[in-house]
Amino acid sequence: MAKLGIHRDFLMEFAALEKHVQKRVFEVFEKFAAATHAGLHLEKLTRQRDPRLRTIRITDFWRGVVLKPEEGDGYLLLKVLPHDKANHWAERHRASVNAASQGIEIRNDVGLERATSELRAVTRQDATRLFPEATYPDKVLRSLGVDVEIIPIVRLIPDETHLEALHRVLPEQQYDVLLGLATGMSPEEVDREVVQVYAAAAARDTTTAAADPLASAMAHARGRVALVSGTDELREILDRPFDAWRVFLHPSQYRIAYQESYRGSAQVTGGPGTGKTVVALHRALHLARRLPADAPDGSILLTTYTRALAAELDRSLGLLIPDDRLRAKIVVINVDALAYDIVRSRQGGGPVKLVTDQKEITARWARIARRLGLEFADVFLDQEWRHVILAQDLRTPEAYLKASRPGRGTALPPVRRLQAWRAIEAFEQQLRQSGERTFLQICAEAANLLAEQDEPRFRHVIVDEAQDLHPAQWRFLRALVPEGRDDLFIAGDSHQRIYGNKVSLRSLGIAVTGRSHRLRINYRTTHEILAWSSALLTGTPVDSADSDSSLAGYRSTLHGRRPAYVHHVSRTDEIAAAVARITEWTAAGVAPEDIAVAARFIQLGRDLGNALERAGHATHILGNSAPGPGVRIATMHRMKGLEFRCVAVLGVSEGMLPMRAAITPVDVDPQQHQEDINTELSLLFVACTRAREDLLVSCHGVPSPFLAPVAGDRQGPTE
Ligand SMILES: Nc1ncnc2c1ncn2[C@@H]1O[C@H](COP(=O)(O)OP(=O)(O)OP(=O)(O)O)[C@@H](O)[C@H]1O
Repeated sequence: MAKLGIHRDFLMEFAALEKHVQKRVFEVFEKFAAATHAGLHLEKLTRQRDPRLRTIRITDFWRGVVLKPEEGDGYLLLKVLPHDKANHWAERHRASVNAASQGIEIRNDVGLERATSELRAVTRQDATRLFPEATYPDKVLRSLGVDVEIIPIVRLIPDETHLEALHRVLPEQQYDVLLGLATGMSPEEVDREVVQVYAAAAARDTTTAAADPLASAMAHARGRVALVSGTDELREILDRPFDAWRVFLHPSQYRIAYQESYRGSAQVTGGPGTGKTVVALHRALHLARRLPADAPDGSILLTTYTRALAAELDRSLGLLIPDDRLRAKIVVINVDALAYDIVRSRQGGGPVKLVTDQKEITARWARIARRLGLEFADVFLDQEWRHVILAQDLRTPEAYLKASRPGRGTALPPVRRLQAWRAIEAFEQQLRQSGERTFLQICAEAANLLAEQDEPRFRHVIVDEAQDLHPAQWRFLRALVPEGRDDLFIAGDSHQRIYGNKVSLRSLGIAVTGRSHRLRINYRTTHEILAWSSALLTGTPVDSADSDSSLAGYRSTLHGRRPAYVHHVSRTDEIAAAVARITEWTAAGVAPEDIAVAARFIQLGRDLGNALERAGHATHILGNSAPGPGVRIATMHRMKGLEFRCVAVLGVSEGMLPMRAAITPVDVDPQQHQEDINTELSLLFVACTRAREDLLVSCHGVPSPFLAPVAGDRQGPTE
């Protein structure tokens, strides 16, 4: 049977085609997959650089570009474009094999020639160079797979901005190598982090050794080429072209997800949109495939912080694993819900009474402090309970007296500790008497139950959005799986911590040293949105951050409009302007479900929703139920883990963000005060980085201090 490969670009272009054209594409390429390619008419072009590139008719208007290596019966589907563009593309490009990784590379020869002469014209002889020969001799570059044709252009590049401009024409792996060097990695690091990663991902796919390097290299390009085993698989891939993440993992993602086995717990970190969730899903698939034949259903747990995120993981897992039998090996449920189920079944299945209202909890602390005549602020006691007592599972006053209190900003001498302990005892006793528990107590209780039973529930546990979990939740997770190979796989990003839980995994018996990997390529957000949002976090004005595509090591391959930051005099003006912008988005063809509005308080979202409805837009407030049609409206917290083509973040005004009530007064605990501010800032960062293509951030009255780093961008009246 013919070997058929699909290039990632092909799938992207296919996704944008009308349905009837997609159908034709499938019919044409089905013949390759079914090995009936004999009758296919592959056309050669007259002026092409690479005779192995052919085009094929799809309709009168559309043509495909196919790479046909000279040897073997492999075909690689590279592009699907309008007739003239397809020919033009095929004339300008060439396939080659990377000397260092043996992976296939598609290069734009004409683009490279043009870029070389442009660079010669704009850069003076004596200008500084990013890759001077004295620092990076040819030999070093060649050993990293930068080939002799590319080296002359590399020598001309003056700075990172120009390097980034070459992204479209340079072969991808060579670009990644150069970017690594430009961002300060040593050649040895680049070899380890880039070249070996590409090479390792490629090596696994080697099925046959062919004499023609290109024929075997076709199988050596994971992340860009997917090999198809037959018509069914072709259909399976083409049926969901938007979900390219199922098929094309970047080598750096693949290496983490499909590492055969880790000696213990492993971790994947990375900025927003780098594919941590994608990697966690693929890890689940990998571990499910590796289970022994007699492993029962539900042997693997895939879990996360909230119920809504778990529902999203469940949906994605269904897309990744169509095989029901394999899918059944994995349970998807959020941490609290699983702990609740365990405690509940221990109680004989009856409901467990929960206290979840934070206001009510704080009021109880206040009453207790008053009753006992203790001079503690209600929030102080609540935080002491959560961040010290529950975090360290302290059960006696003696243990509390001895405990260190990391993260707490006020000293508590023994007398004061004993006073605090009295309040804590009274609080817990009150809960016991009314038969109530908080979710953290449920997790602690579930962990204890599991320890008593000494019977771990799962073989493997995979945790997404891990940065938000509390130590009590970690202890529960630890107890769910026996310590050993591939026990816990943890995905998270500390910059997106929005629930104020800071954890030392090691102190909880979870060691990931030597098994922690960082992802750096953002697949979701444009460079402009990422740069702008990162400026908020780092406090570096956006213009100085902008020229640096690495942004503390992260980069985005996508480009688009710079985010709009608009300041309004009144709330009414702000709402009217947001309605106008959302109307523009829908008029430009963005589906309402691909637009989201985020606000710190849902009331502002509701008011905007009403204004949108009056303007004729359907809206839907995101909650726990399955979403209906319309523009999505949500709190910033609810935006976590989601993504949309266009996002409007509203009400970024002083007093609203940071939200006053969420900030511990500085005199109660200065350290907690700062932590709370950081958490609110992360919340804004999370909301902004949900946008794939366009971002609007607005405020009314006095802007939030968080917007200071982007003040130069502000549109609208100044105070
Ligand atoms: N290899 C890939 N190919 C195509 N798309 C990808 C790939 N990896 C990730 N994506 C896409 O990028 C987007 C972000 O991925 P994902 O949600 O896994 O990132 P994340 O790191 O978990 O993000 P966040 O931390 O912001 O929630 C998704 O749309 C995902 O489908």
